[in-house]
Amino acid sequence: MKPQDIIAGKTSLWIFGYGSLVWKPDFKYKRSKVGYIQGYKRRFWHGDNFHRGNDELPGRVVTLIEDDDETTWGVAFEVAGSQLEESLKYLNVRETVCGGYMTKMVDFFPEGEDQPPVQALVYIATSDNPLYLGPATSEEIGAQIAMSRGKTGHNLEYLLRLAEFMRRSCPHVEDHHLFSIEAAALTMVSYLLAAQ
Ligand SMILES: N[C@@H](CCC(=O)N[C@@H](CS)C(=O)NCC(=O)O)C(=O)O
Repeated sequence: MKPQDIIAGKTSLWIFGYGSLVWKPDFKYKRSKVGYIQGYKRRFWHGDNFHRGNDELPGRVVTLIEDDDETTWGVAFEVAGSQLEESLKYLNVRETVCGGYMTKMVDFFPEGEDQPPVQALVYIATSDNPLYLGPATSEEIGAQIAMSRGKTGHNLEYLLRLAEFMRRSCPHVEDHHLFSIEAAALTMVSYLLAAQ
C-alpha cells in the first residue's frame, strides 16, 4: 500500500513497531502505548544491506512470522493530522525502500487495557523478499550480528537496544529467540576482543 492509500480518509493512525521502531521511531506522533499483536512471532530472519549491513555482509533485523499460537510485544504510535502524511512518507523510505518491508493492518492490544483492540499498521518483510535470510541457529545469527555494520550503525546496537526495550517495558515477556541471540552475540564479541 502506498502512503496516500493508507491514510485515505483517516485523521489518525496507529503504527505498531517491534524492531528498531520501538527504540527509534524518528517520526512525530501524538502518543504511544506498549502492547502486543496476536498471531505473529518476531524473528531475526530478515537481512539488511543498508542500515545495519552491506551487500557483502548483510546484517540481521527482525520481521514477523505468522504463527497462531504466538504474540509479539512492541509499541504502537498514534500519528494524527499533519503528522500522518509526513510520518508515512518517512517510514516508506526507511522501511519499504531501504528495508524491503511491506505494510499490513493488524489488531493491536494495548497493555493493561480491557478494551477492544485497535487497528494498527505494521511493516513486515515476507519470505519472498530478496533480503529475507530465514531461520538459523542463535549462534549463527548472533555471530552475524556481532560482525555486521551498515550506514545507520552496528547491527549489535540494533539487537541490544531491542533487548533493552523488552527488559524495561515488557519484563513479563520471556522472548527466548531474542535473548538467546543476544547472549550468542555478546559471546562472539568477547571472542573477537580476546583475539585482538
Ligand atoms: N518493522 C519493524 C522493524 C523495523 C526495522 O528494524 N527496520 C529497519 C530497516 S531494515 C530500520 O528501520 N532500521 C533502522 C536502524 O537500524 O536504526 C519494526 O516495526 O520495528
